[in-house]
Amino acid sequence: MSEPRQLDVVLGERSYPIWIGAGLLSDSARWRRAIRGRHVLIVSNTIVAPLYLDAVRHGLAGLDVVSVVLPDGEQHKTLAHCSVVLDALAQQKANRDACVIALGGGVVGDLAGFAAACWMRGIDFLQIPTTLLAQVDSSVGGKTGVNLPAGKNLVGAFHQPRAVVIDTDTLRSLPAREYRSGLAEVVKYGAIGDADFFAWLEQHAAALIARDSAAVAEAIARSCLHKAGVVARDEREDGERALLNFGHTFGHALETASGYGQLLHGEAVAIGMLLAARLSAQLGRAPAADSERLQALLQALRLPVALPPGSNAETLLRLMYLDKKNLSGQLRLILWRGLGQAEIVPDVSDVAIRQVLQQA
Ligand SMILES: NC(=O)c1ccc[n+]([C@@H]2O[C@H](COP(=O)([O-])OP(=O)(O)OC[C@H]3O[C@@H](n4cnc5c(N)ncnc54)[C@H](O)[C@@H]3O)[C@@H](O)[C@H]2O)c1
Ligand SMILES: O=C(O)C(=O)C[C@@H](O)[C@H](O)[C@H](O)COP(=O)(O)O
Ligand SMILES: [Zn+2]
Repeated sequence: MSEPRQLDVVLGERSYPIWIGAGLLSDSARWRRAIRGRHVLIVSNTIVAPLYLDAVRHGLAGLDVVSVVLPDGEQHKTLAHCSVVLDALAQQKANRDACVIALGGGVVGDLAGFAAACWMRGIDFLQIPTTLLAQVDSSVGGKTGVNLPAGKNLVGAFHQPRAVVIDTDTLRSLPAREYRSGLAEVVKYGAIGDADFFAWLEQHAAALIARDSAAVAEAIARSCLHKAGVVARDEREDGERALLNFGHTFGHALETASGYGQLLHGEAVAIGMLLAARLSAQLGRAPAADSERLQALLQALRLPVALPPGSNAETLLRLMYLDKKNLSGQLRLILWRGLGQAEIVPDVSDVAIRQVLQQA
């Protein structure tokens, strides 16, 4: 195994490493050091546990290790399943120096991280992300939480992990649709703040679709570097971090409208980014040619670019009013001035939003 790449999320005493490399699951000597106490609770799901739980448990020999295997899917990212994890910590008699390990995609990571934030008002947790989306986005930055039927991630906490262990070998078992969903969040980093990276993605779209290992490793590292920088500058989303929500006001509304079952998160974000780009053009804030470039890249990466059949503009608009970025009942959208230049825009009219939704 070659030496992994290390990036750091710099947050003073709560700074932590992100290790990226092939075969890291079996390099437990490296990541086990992040665990301070005796009690370890691994949270995974019915798909990931049979694939990788043994490897992780093997690295924890000598500790008191318990695992919770949740049902698979976004519809299970609920308070009820968070409660299952908390009950398991209680049964384990986990102390304040216990560590929760999130082994899985973003659903497991968000939920397990939130349980760690709640147990005894906050214990350590370690992210071992096994989807591309979780490796490039959700495992980094400490946004944890669960959904309510009313909306995405409406209950949660900022709680940073102790370390992020990205074993790129785990992507080998990831279904193609899930892999492509992760690429949407990769595109987001280029779209919001790095036109050079966007151009690199355009040039490497075929390699990424073919899962060329060098291209995938580069995309993961550049994404994590971008996210780590934003989180270090604005951990709690008082400003710049909101730009990471490009496409998400529309995207979360789409996910909620479908009951968290129809579109994957990255697919909803892909459609949402395009809607945000088109809305920016319609408002005269950005060149329409940049929306077309975004659409072409998303299509090259085989991501959806149109609303699912049966989508209702009024329902989506209503759901957008529960977005966490809104203030005093007013929408705050992330729009752009063009490639690499996202911005927070507070005063977009419902009429303009309806128009972009009805044309999609
Ligand atoms: N906290 C954040 O900053 C943040 C950022 C982006 C997304 N999210 C959240 O992340 C979630 C989406 O994450 P996701 O796309 O990873 O979805 P997911 O966790 O549902 O995983 C996708 C699917 O892949 C399976 N899977 C996971 N790893 C696998 C592997 N190696 N091999 C085979 N199958 C595997 C899962 O069981 C699931 O069926 C959403 O809830 C979203 O809101 C959070
Ligand atoms: O880390 C962030 O900040 C993000 O916004 C990353 C998003 O990709 C992610 O989907 C996040 O969970 C959305 O956060 P939310 O605050 O809109 O729920
Ligand atoms: Zn996202």
